[in-house]
Amino acid sequence: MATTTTPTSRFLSVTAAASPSRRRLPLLSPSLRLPLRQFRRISVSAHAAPLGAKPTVLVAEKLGEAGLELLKGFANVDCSYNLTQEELCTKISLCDALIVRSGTKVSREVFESSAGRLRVVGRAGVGIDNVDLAAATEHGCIVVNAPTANTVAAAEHGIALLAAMARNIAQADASLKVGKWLRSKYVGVSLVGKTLAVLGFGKVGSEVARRAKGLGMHVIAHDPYAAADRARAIGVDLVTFDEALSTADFISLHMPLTASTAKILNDETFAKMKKGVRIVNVARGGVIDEEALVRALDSGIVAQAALDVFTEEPPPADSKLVLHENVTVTPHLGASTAEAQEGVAVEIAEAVVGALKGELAATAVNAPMVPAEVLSELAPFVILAEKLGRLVVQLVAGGSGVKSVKVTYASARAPDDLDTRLLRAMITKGLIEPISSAFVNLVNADFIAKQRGVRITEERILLDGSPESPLEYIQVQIANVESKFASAISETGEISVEGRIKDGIPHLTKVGSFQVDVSMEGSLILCRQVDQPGMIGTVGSILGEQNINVSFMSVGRIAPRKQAVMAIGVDEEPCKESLKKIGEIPAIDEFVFLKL
Ligand SMILES: NC(=O)c1ccc[n+]([C@@H]2O[C@H](COP(=O)([O-])OP(=O)(O)OC[C@H]3O[C@@H](n4cnc5c(N)ncnc54)[C@H](O)[C@@H]3O)[C@@H](O)[C@H]2O)c1
Ligand SMILES: O=C(O)[C@H](O)COP(=O)(O)O
Repeated sequence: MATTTTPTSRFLSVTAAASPSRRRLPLLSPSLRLPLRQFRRISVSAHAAPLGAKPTVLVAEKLGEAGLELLKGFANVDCSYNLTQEELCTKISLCDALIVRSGTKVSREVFESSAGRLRVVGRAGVGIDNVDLAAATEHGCIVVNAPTANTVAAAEHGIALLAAMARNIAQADASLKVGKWLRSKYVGVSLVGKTLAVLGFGKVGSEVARRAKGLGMHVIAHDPYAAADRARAIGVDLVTFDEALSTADFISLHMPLTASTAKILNDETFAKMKKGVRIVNVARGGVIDEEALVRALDSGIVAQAALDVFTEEPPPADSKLVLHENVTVTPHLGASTAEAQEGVAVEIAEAVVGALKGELAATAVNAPMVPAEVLSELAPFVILAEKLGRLVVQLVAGGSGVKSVKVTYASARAPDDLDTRLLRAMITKGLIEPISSAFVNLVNADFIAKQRGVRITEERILLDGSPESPLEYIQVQIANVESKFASAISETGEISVEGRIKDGIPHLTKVGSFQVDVSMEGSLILCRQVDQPGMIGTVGSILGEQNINVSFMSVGRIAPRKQAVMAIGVDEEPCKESLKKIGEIPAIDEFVFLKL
């Protein structure tokens, strides 16, 4: 048996948006969602929907009919467009989900105003830069997007702008419509044989690259996280940022707007470009320093630009950039095809409905994406994890304060083969919910643990044998606390509980140093006693007097006639009097009642 210890700072960020690691995870289709009802919110909202009532979904921007129909089959749908921030904040407290496109700022204020009711934000599109992800995560609100349905539309728009810019289509069209016939003014440039640098080789970027290859362009790409073989497969060379800038005749932007891509094209980077370069932007306006672009256009470094997106949308009427004669503009139309909008609407409606049902959406951007097969395998352990967390925290003596929790996973699987994020989140939920008004889910578990100063470390025990089951047992220990049930303290001084899955059901198999075996259902009475005949009967008859159904009993003893721990499963909570009577049985040294 070998022991591997993971690093102690396990407060992994669950904010996966736009991070390289998120990209490397397999893209899951919307159908790959599994029920994880354990994550269903225990609402603390002042405005919670009445139990059993349909949830309310606020659709704040126009959404395709097919998506609306899908939503209406499950929820009350309120389509209210063009809300001011104030109106949105007022409405949101009565909504369980919100669906937006890029035109609505889902700010911290929106989450705060929801008073805990908002459970899901659906972004009907890709870019989530208009949603305050940190605030969503802190409020345990899952953010889902529709990452695939508008890819082709955006790529086609990029290519349309590229060609329109190169051949002055927009300018020539406008001049002809005012009666001019300017054939020599609008001589364009050819695309064939020119070098196009695609910055951001993700979904849209690679589709643009594929299409540009078809136009006879030489395509290079820069993307710090893209795989070279994926680029090579479509005949694209991955190059450094500086190489892309200095060799390109055309540059097309396709990265998300993040802190590191904001104003990535600026005075300094324009200065590195070939004189006469042409720029297309269908990503986000904020990736370009727009004032610097105007300067680069005026100086001739940039011959032309074609822009679908702007730092401020809509841009000011007197925007020098928009009015520049060498600039072609569209009002954020990249995703606006009939086909893409229907696809996006369905994609987001499915994700939002799934998330409202408590399922884990494959397109969640602020929760770990866990492949479906992993989810289904871990399902019983997810329940076990929460119950162990819930049980162990009830063993802590009042006033002790839980600061340091160690979770040990014993498995024959190699550490890389066991994704413990779900389990850690559920243990956190079990630990924190009984002692606070917070609700914890996969989205906010790490945040809440950190906020409450609970440090959760994880350790792996690598077992020999066949790794058919993902886990053999889970042990949860709380250090530096006193216990209201002293027998729960292990030889090493922590409160310790251990559980396994037997026939698909979570079982408590160890408390402190005592082996027990009770299924973790209903509630539990733990008694430490002197091992002697008649104890089970004595306790059973006290409970029987109060008509409490005993579901199981198990005795774990150190040695015959020595100390033993008896675990009694009960379907109902015994009254104080019955518990007192149990405590008064002479052979019982201590006992505790625990709700699972
Ligand atoms: N105009 C529109 O209507 C429209 C439509 C769809 C998408 N978009 C925007 O297009 C962009 C790309 O969308 P996508 O679906 O292809 O996303 P994606 O996540 O598939 O691809 C983004 C790529 O950018 C890369 N990247 C991140 N930082 C980078 C950096 N510093 N330099 C170079 N590359 C970097 C990532 O590794 C990733 O491969 C997003 O900003 C999205 O919001 C706009
Ligand atoms: O990020 C996106 O998906 C696009 O920018 C589309 O935005 P829209 O939904 O506002 O058209």
